[in-house]
Amino acid sequence: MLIQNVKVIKISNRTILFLTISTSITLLYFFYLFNSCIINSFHKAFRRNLPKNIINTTISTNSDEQTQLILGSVVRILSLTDDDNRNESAFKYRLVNPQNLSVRRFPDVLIIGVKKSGTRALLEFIRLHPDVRAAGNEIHFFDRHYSFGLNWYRKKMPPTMSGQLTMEKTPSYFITSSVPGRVFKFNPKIKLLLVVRNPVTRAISDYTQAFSKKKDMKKFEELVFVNGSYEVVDTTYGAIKIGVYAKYLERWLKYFPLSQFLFISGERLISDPAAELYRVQDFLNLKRVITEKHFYFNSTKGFPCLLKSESKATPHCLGKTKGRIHPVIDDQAIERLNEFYRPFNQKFYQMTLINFGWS
Ligand SMILES: Nc1ncnc2c1ncn2[C@@H]1O[C@H](COP(=O)(O)OS(=O)(=O)O)[C@@H](OP(=O)(O)O)[C@H]1O
Repeated sequence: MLIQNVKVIKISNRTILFLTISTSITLLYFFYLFNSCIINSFHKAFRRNLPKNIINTTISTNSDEQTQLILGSVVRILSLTDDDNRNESAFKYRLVNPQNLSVRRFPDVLIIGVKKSGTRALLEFIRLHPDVRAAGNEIHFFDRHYSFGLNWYRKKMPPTMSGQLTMEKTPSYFITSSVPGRVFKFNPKIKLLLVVRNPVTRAISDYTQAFSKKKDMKKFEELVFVNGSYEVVDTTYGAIKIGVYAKYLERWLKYFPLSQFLFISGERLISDPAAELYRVQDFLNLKRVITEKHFYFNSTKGFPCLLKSESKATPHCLGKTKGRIHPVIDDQAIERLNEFYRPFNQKFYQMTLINFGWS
């Protein structure tokens, strides 16, 4: 009887031990679940209370650009060059305060012209720089949409971080008489980029563009000269007028000193884009990030093209509307136009202190 009792007691001890262990495990498990729920909800509440753009920037990642939130600071990692260049200066790490998050700012730099001289190429090339952001389209604020007001203008700009330059290009600014004064009123310290090209080639390019839209146009020679002979140049024809660069520059120089301009050779932008881009980067006090490595010559297109850009990671050229095939123009007509522009070109060289080498 006694032995039986002892057995009973032994059995119940084991049971108690088993029960204690399993209860402890269950309790530990629930304690863990409870804690992770609390941590999770804190985390969610914290994220919900952050401004939207912080959350966006934390998730915006692609191969060339990553933005992460680290200890309350936004870290933006930018890269633009080839893999072998990643450890060099072009690969940027930037710590930014929350106040410096992307906002739309007014432009610090304008590409004011000249139409058909390579303004698109310049914009696409300079915006390879991580410290430059540009509006993609021509904004036409200072000529066509001035009455829309500055708020409208600012909203057309891309978001930038503090320290990045904002830029836009509208080639008609250069020739519109009201624009220099308006730009001066807007920002007397603004930097102005002007791409210029031999005015004869520029006129042919202008004509080619118009012809591509209206096939029944007269021949170039018929539009450029009065009475069908190559004697009198029709200076009322828009494509001819624009090439008298000195006249338009005079207007701008009434407001801005020469030091606020950079004159870029349209010819050199084609033959040696990196060299022109070094000049542009120096003028804008930017680190020389855009180099020969960004370009390759596309022999089919006959122009320099980009190995990669902000929008495309594969090699590509400017669009079909850039680098059109020009019609063949009579040599004598070309010679007469060169003669017509010569004094204006000389004056332009004197004003800019640069000899562009046009004939
Ligand atoms: N890399 C590259 N690729 C293609 N085209 C190039 C390039 N660099 C300069 N150009 C020259 O740019 C000319 C067009 O000038 P714009 O961009 O100023 O034209 S526009 O005023 O914006 O319409 C364009 O004129 P056309 O050749 O008559 O089409 C080109 O000669």
